[in-house]
Formats: sequence, structure tokens, C-alpha cells
Amino acid sequence: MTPEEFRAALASHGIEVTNAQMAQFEKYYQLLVATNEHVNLTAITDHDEVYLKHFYDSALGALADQSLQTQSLTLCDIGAGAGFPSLPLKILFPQLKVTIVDSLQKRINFLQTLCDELGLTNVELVHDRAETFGSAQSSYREQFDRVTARAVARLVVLSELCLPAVKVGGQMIAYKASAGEDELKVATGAINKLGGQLDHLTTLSLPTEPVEPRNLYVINKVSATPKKYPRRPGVPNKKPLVNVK
Ligand SMILES: C[S@@+](CC[C@H](N)C(=O)[O-])C[C@H]1O[C@@H](n2cnc3c(N)ncnc32)[C@H](O)[C@@H]1O
Repeated sequence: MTPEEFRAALASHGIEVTNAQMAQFEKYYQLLVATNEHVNLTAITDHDEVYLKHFYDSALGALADQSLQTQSLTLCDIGAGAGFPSLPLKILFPQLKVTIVDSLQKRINFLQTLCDELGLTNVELVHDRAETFGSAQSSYREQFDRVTARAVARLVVLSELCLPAVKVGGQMIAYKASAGEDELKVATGAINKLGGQLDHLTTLSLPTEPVEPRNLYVINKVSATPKKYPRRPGVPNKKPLVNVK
């Protein structure tokens, strides 16, 4: 997907990208590949592939949840790595207040440089594990209107990493490949236990085939998460909350 195809694909969904925003995306690409030479950030480095699989893919969240396009929501991105999906969303919708959590300091350092270079404000970078960040002792618990995650863990694990940070009345948005459908069956008990309820699943195809369609799970936070979740770092992954009632 060339930058112009990226712009046209978003325009077809009613999202107009200005020249200044296009310049920010190009700078993002340049910094991503330059830093990737010495810090492991992404396996995707081809210019047009980054526009498709990182930038456009990240923007899909705003099609699944259109309030991201206009409202001044607080958005937390768990395990954002090189900034996906939250920073393309922030570039497109500057009114968002973004908090990024990642357990790798080197990626947080890259994101700090990136935000400085792109002039992005209202982005907070937190070096932490999601399990600590969302714990009952944390000031970040149940603070966010939206919590996103892409390519971090299976839905059952992801729910325990993300839902504790979502405020009651807010939503978690999980970016998944189409295989994610089977993950929902396994994760439903955990989602409910953690105070969540599936609102809707949006399946979107990327404009350039043959990339498989994306599933975006939008999960409402309907009640407070019990204090004992998330469990200690590493436990959600080692002992996922399968078969919980
Ligand atoms: C495969 S990368 C995906 C990055 C990005 N979301 C994307 O879609 O390109 C997973 C990221 O999640 C972070 N991560 C994994 N488990 C985590 C946890 N428990 N708490 C915080 N970050 C975590 C890793 O450091 C890594 O940067």
C-alpha cells in the first residue's frame, strides 16, 4: 500500500488525512527502520508494507469504534511495541490522550524519541508490565475510556492484561487475526469474570489482498474487575483463566 493508497483507503471511510499528517507518517516510517537497525522493533520494514500492516491496520480500530475519531477519549495501549496501534491513531485523531505501556525499556526509549520528533503531545509512556500497571494498587487501574492491544497475547490472556485498566463504562479493543474467532470461545468466561461483556466483533479486510481479514473485538466494561486480577506478572500467560465461571 503506497502512502497515497493509504490516504485514499482512509478517505473512503470518511477519514481525511492532511499533508501534515502524511508527513508525520513518513517520518514515523523513517525513524522506525533507522532505529530497527540496532533495536528490535519490527519484522516488517518494507515501506509499503509498513503503511499497510502497521499504519492502516492500526487505524482499523477507529472503524470498529468510531468515537475514537471525534471524542477526546483516554486511550491506553498495552504492549504497544513500536507504537501500534495507538500512535497511528494519535496521528490521525490528535484529540486522543494516549498512555502506552510496554515492558521493554528500549521500545519505550524509541517511542519517546518518536513522539518528540513528530511533535506528539498528550502521550504518556510507561515502562511496566500490564499486570502491575492494572493492579489493585495502581493509580492507573480502571482509568481509561479505551484500552487497545495488538499482537500481545491470546484473547483469554489479553483480557486479564487489559480489562483491569478500563474504566466501568469504557471498552477494550482487541486487534486479532481471523483465527481470533476460536479465541473468543475460550475467553468468554474470563471476560465476564473480569467485568467485561462482548459488545461487537468487527471483521475488516485490508484493501490489498491477500492479507487475511482482521477481527476487532470491542468489549464493554460493565462492572469493576475483582481486586485479585490481574494476577502476578507472568501468571496470566502461564495459567490463563480458561474454564472460569
Ligand atoms: C509482538 S509485540 C507487538 C507490538 C505492537 N502491539 C504491534 O502490534 O506491533 C508485543 C509487545 O508487547 C510487550 N509485552 C508483552 N507482554 C507484556 C506485558 N505483560 N506487559 C507489558 N508489555 C508486554 C512486548 O514488550 C512487546 O513490545
